[in-house]
Amino acid sequence: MDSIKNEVKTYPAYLKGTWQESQSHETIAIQSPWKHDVIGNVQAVTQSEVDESIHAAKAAQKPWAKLSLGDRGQYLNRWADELEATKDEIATAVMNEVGKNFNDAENEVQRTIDLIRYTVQEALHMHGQSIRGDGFPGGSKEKLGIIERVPLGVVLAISPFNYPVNLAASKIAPALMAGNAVIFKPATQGSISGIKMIQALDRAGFPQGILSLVTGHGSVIGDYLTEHPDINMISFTGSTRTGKHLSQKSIMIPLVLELGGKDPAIVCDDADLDVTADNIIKGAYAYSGQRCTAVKRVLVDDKVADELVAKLKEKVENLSVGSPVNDSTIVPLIDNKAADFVQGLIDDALDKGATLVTGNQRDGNLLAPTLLDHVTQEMEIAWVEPFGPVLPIIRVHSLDEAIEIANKSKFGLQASVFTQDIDKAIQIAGAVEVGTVQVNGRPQRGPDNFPFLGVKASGMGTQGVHNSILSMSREKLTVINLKR
Ligand SMILES: NC(=O)C1=CN([C@@H]2O[C@H](COP(=O)(O)OP(=O)(O)OC[C@H]3O[C@@H](n4cnc5c(N)ncnc54)[C@H](OP(=O)(O)O)[C@@H]3O)[C@@H](O)[C@H]2O)C=CC1
Ligand SMILES: O=C(O)[C@H](O)COP(=O)(O)O
Repeated sequence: MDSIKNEVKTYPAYLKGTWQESQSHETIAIQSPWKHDVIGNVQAVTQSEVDESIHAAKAAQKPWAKLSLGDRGQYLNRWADELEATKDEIATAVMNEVGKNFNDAENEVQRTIDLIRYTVQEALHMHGQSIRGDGFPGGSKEKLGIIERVPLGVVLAISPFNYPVNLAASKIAPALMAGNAVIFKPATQGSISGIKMIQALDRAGFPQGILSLVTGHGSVIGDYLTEHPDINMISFTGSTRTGKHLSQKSIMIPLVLELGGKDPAIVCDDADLDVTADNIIKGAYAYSGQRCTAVKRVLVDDKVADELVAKLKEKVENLSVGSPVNDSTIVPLIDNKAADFVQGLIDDALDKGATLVTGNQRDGNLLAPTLLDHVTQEMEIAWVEPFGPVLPIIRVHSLDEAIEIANKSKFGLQASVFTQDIDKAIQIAGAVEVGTVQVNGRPQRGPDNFPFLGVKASGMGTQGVHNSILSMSREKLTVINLKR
C-alpha cells in the first residue's frame, strides 16, 4: 500500500475508497519536529480529485443512511478493533510526526478507540420524539408530529496537528453514526497519523466512497473544500485565524468551530496550593503546552502568589525535557516558526519588566519550560495564545480584578478556579465568560461524553459525543393529520 522512495515512504491518498497517488504528481514532505528528518511524503490532491471524492461521498451516503444504526455501528466497532490491533504503530506515527511523547500518543489512540465505541453506543440510545398539536392554542390532538433525526449529507472534517488521530475521529465517528459521508482533511503535519487511522478504517470494510481522505495544504485546497456546494456541514478544529477565515468562506451550512484558547487558572487566597500547583503544571506544560485547553495564564491573589510561585518553580524545574521517545513532558515544538513565536512572547515580556522565574533556554525548536512572574496587561503574553511551554503569572488584588482580566480576553474556552469555598467557586464560575469552568481541576476536553465548547473567539457549537451526533444531524418532522 505504501510505496518506498529512498527509504522514505510516499503515502497515497484515500479517494473514493481506494488508495491512490494524486494526478498532481506532487507530494508534500513531512518533517519530524524532533528527528529533524523527512519521515514521509503525502499526496497534494487536486481540486478535481476533491470534486470526485465529494461526488462519490454524496452517492455513498444515501445507502449508508438506509442501513440500520446497528449495522453502521458494526462497521465502526470493526474500525475500533482495527485501531486496537495497530495501536503501537499508530502511536509511533503520532510520536514521529507531531512529537507527542509515546505514552501520550498511545493514550490518544486508546482514547480514540474508546470514543468510537462510545459513539456507537450513544447513537444506538438516541431516540426521536413525538408531539401532539393540542398543547398550542388552536391546535388539536389529531395532529401527531413524529420528530426524527436525519443526516445532513456530506460532512467536511478538518483537524489540527496536535491531536491528529483523536480530534479527527471525534468528528468522523459521530458523522458516520449519524448517517453522513465524510471528507476528511487532516492537518498537513498530522497527515501520516491520519492515513494510518484511515488504513484501519479501510480494513474494516466500509462501503466505497463513504469517506475520502484528502491530503494537501489547507492554504491550497481549504477554500475549495469549504466553498464546495456539495459539502453540507463543516466540523473544524484549529486556530481562531483559520476558523474565522473558514466561517467567512462557507455558505449557509452548519459549522462547528473549536478554536484557540487562553484559559486562565484563577487562584483564590484560600486555595489548596499543592493541588493548585499540581493542576497548573499538568495543565500548562503537558505536550509542551500545545493544547487548546492548556492553562495559559495564572491569575493569583497577591496574598498567596509568592507561595504558589515557589511551588510552581520547583515543579517546573523537575519537568522532563527532551525527546518524545523518552516520554519527556517538554518536547520540541511542532516547528521552528512556532518556537520563534513563543520566544518572541518571552522576550517581549522580559523587555517590559516581567520576572523570569525559570526557563528561557532554547535549543532549536526545543524550549525549556518557562515561568514568568509579575506579568502585566501591557505584555503580549497576557493575551496571546503561545501554544508553547511558557506560563505567565499575573498577580491580582481581588476576585473582581481576576474576573475582569479573565473576561478581557478575546478567547472563552475554559477557566479553572482554585478555592476551598464552594460558594466562591460558583460565584466565579457564573461570572467568567467561557464554555466550561473547572473547579479545583485543570482545563481539559475530556471525558469525551461531556459537552466541549468555546465561546467568543474560542468557537461556535458544541462537541463531545452526544452533541457531535446532534450537530451532524437535523430534526425532520412528519405530521400525521389523524381522522377525528
Ligand atoms: N478548541 C479546540 O478544541 C482546539 C483548538 N485548537 C487550536 O488549533 C491551533 C493549533 O492547530 P493548527 O493545526 O496549527 O491550526 P490551523 O488553524 O493552522 O490548522 C487547522 C486545520 O485547518 C487547515 N486549514 C488551513 N487553512 C485552511 C483553509 N483556508 N481552509 C480550510 N482549512 C484550512 C489546516 O491544514 P494545513 O495543516 O494543511 O494548513 C489544518 O488541517 C491552536 O490555535 C489551538 O488552540 C487545537 C486543538 C483543539
Ligand atoms: O487540542 C486540544 O488541546 C484538545 O482539544 C484538548 O484536549 P485535552 O484537554 O484532552 O488535552
